[in-house]
Amino acid sequence: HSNREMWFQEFFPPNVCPINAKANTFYGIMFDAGSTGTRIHIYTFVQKSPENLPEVEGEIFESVKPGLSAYADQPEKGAETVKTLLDMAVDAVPPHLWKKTPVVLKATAGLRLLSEEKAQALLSEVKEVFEESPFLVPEDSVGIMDGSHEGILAWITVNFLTGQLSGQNQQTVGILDLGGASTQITFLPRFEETLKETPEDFLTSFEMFNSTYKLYTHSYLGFGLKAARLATLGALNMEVVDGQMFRSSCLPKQLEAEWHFGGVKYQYGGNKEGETGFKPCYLEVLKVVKGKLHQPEEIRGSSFYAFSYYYDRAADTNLIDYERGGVLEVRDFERKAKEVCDNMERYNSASPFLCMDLTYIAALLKEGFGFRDNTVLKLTKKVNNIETSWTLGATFYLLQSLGMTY
Ligand SMILES: O=c1[nH]cnc2c1ncn2[C@@H]1O[C@H](COP(=O)(O)OP(=O)(O)O)[C@@H](O)[C@H]1O
Ligand SMILES: [Ca+2]
Repeated sequence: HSNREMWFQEFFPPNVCPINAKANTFYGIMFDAGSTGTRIHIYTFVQKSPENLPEVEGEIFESVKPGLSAYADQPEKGAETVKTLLDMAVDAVPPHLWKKTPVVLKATAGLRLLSEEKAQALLSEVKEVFEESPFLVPEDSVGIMDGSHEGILAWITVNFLTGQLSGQNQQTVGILDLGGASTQITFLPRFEETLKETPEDFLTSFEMFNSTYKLYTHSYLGFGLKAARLATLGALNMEVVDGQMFRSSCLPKQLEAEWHFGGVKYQYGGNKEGETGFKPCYLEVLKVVKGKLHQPEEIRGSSFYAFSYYYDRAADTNLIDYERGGVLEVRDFERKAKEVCDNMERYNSASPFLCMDLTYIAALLKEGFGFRDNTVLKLTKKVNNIETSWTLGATFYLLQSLGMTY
């Protein structure tokens, strides 16, 4: 403490000492209104100097299920779930910083799939909850996020957390996100060829931390894990008639059950008389993905970070450790899919969709995106104890637009 500005430290007890009030500490609250759940991320940042990137000092994370889209016909009830989560932020953020702490909610594919009218009703109820809170409510604080931003912001998060956005010699990593209703792929192309071969709307320039990145990104609506279940069953975007049964060779033969998604009830079951198992299941799933996705040549050999349902299903089947994650090859998902689909009785205590989910993941990676069998996937839930979600990137972007970071 040789700095002469700190002479006063000796005169104050440590907790009220002005230097410990940390004028450079600030907070940001970001809601992720996903198709399967709503989550709050309360971040604490410290910016030590204008030359350095802000540091994430901590994150408080909480979630509720189901997501807002399940309240399509009860928007007020949906907004109440947001209120419950926001109350946590009231406790977490020091009162003198409430007015300087922005709160934002971005909805993803669940709300994209609802009618404009129902989605807007939900969002305006949420906006009211925000306005009644003590926090800073920026313009556009509640809305549906563009699919391309979802990928870009997750890419920012992962590359920030792995230290690739600062300093020289940046070796950025690509990311794969598999949600309930949509899926994203994002990477920084290294070859001129990739830029030439890629349709314009898959490329987005993005400025963050004083650098501009031209990223390849795309969000495929209806290709999230749960939407893919419906597509495989032939029930996606169908007017469901009461009593209608959707059957698949990817489900246990004797199964008959019902399932709610996006406010609609579906009845589904196994192929009572027909085939079940990996082979027929793969063919069924293939119809959902084959020829539907753009396949950039460049990704075949590179490794990717993968999270959300890629992580969850790999952890459910012990391909990776639930806490620590792990490193896999694309072929590991196919191997596990075979094991589960060809022994469905043995896995009947797990989700009845386990075979379908794993088979879909294998097909999406291989036939959808065109990855090789030996493409390496790094499965991570957290990096340095911070969730690998687009929400951190979105919070940086927000703070930058409010002039709160450099
Ligand atoms: O903060 C997070 N950290 C890690 N995983 C998350 C987080 N938020 C959501 N997920 C994962 O996202 C998946 C659900 O997708 P979501 O509900 O966001 O659908 P959507 O992206 O299609 O709207 C689940 O695998 C869930 O574990
Ligand atoms: Ca998501």
